[in-house]
Amino acid sequence: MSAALEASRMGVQQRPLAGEWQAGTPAAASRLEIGGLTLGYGRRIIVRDCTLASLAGGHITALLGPNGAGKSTLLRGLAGLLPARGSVKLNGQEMIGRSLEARARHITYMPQSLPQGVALTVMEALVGALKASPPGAGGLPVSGREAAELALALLERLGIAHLALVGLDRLSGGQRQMAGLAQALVRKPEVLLLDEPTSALDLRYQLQVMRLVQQLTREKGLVTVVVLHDLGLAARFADHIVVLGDGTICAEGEPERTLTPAMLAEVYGVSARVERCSHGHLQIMADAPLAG
Ligand SMILES: Nc1ncnc2c1ncn2[C@@H]1O[C@H](COP(=O)(O)OP(=O)(O)OP(=O)(O)O)[C@@H](O)[C@H]1O
Repeated sequence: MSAALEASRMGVQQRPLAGEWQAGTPAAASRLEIGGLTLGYGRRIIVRDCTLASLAGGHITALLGPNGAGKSTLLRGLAGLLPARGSVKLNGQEMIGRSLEARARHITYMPQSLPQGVALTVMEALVGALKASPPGAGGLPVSGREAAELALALLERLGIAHLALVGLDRLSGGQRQMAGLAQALVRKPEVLLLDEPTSALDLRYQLQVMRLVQQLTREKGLVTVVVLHDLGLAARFADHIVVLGDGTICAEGEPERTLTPAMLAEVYGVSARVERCSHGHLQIMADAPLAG
């Protein structure tokens, strides 16, 4: 059965998608302030005294750094999945100490991989997520029909409507990543936290996903934080770069000022060149690991 047919069976109007996930008027931008955030696992501190004065809505921050630097841990802390000391304020409201459920109304988090063994289709997972946590801050409950409409419109926009009726356990790695992104976006967060959203995607989908994340960030005024290992994608799509090394912030600022051979040598331990291509995009070429 096609997604469209199934959608109509579920009572979804087959009108042109003028719905929530079409391009629209920019929404009011949010603001996230992180002060002295310290967190880890049990007694082991991983991220120490992380302060980011102001992450503005409508902008993408790329969180970079070597393996084990603490990037995923920091995202989990922002999502409220780990106990933390310090402050995380969204539009002036303290998030630390709030319940996971209360935080999830404002902040959504896409982990590196979706949990295995979930016997739901992509559409069922999205509808379930929407009904459990209606979109947006203080959103009203949505009916099954509204949830199905929203979910289908989002899948269309992501270019994966053809996967609507496929079981999550039958998806390829890249398709699972796209389904995970849909689950993060469907609740219409104010803060969008994405952990390596493009690591399993082919070249076309990498660009498509980053472009869509950029469009939605601008349109909806989202504070978007994306962990990336691909520095070229970070240079191209991020407005702001934060480099984490061994649990502390080593560098922060605009891509051009932050992605420098000196930073790449110090934090990643490689000799590298940073040049502009004929299209004006920054290109990072790692030449060799540095000794020691
Ligand atoms: N669930 C956990 N329990 C205990 N320690 C953990 C857990 N998850 C991660 N760590 C430790 O925290 C440190 C930072 O891990 P984290 O996954 O945050 O790094 P990362 O920068 O995201 O790395 P990568 O780029 O490899 O994904 C590592 O030393 C790791 O072993």
